[in-house]
Amino acid sequence: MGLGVSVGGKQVPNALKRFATSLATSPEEAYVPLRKTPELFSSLLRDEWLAPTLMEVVAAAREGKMHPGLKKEAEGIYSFELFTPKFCRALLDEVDNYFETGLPVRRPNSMNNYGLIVNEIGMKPTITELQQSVLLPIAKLLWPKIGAAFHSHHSFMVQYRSTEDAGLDLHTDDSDVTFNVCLGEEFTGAGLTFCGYMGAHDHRHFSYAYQHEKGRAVVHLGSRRHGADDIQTGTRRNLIIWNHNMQHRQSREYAMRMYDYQQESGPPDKRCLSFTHDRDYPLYKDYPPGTEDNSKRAWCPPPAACYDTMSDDIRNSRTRGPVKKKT
Ligand SMILES: O=C(O)CCC(=O)C(=O)O
Ligand SMILES: [Fe+2]
Repeated sequence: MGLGVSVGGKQVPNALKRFATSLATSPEEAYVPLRKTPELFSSLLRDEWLAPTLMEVVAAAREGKMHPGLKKEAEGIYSFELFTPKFCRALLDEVDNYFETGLPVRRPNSMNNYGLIVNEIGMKPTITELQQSVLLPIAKLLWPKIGAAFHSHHSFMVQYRSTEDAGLDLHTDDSDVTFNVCLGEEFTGAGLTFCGYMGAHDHRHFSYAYQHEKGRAVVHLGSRRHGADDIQTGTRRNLIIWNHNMQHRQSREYAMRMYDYQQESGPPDKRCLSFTHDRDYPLYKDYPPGTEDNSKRAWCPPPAACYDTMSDDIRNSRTRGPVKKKT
């Protein structure tokens, strides 16, 4: 960083930045005077930022209808145009501007070293507005029970580069319904691999390969196993919105999900294996360098859910106990 940070194209001296920061009680507050595009913090519902077909998709969803703009990619996986390229650029520039300030950055989860929780830079209210007016009607149409209401969200940006985090191991989200929108930039590789639902007999069987497109959101249940394939070239950055439905989380179905775990119907597909979660990973693949210790914390499949041909060594190996989702 040089003499100061750029705010709205103007240089703000470090002394001013230090002064604002000293008055603030949180990084979010300290960032208020340093914002690059203040509109991102007042409302995202602007014509120049929303894809032209979005409001038609939402209006149809409110009437219980599937608009052609809402594409079924595969069972339980849908996509639609959400943001314009202009919005994608504005959000990426905002995140970069935040990084430049040197204010503290909390990473979105244990598996991600370069992203940022956008709720924590002040975007929580505008994402809540987007959630309630755009995402919720779509989720309600697709999953009438799990998507019936959203009470909170965890929203963050993920970033992949071949020299940094190249991909993301297979996992489920601590989310009831996940919206994942690609902000760019240019890249090859970095697709999204989908497998089955946690606790289903085909949890670790391949189901779909999704290719991200700038501005387009893919939506799925958090309980669906998925992971980001390694990026080959360029940078991919996505905005991820994990939506929580507290009524669903208090339901009997949710409480019973680990007891209702089905036996796996056969060995896993290699592309659905997780080096973080799977006890049988080393039977099929070598651990990526530095991740060998994961075997101690792996839990999947739980002993009662092992496929018939699972070796006794692995079947009887210790698990780390109850299943925890990615945090
Ligand atoms: O990079 C992606 O598209 C997926 C990211 C993801 O699944 C997550 O952060 O939970
Ligand atoms: Fe995820």
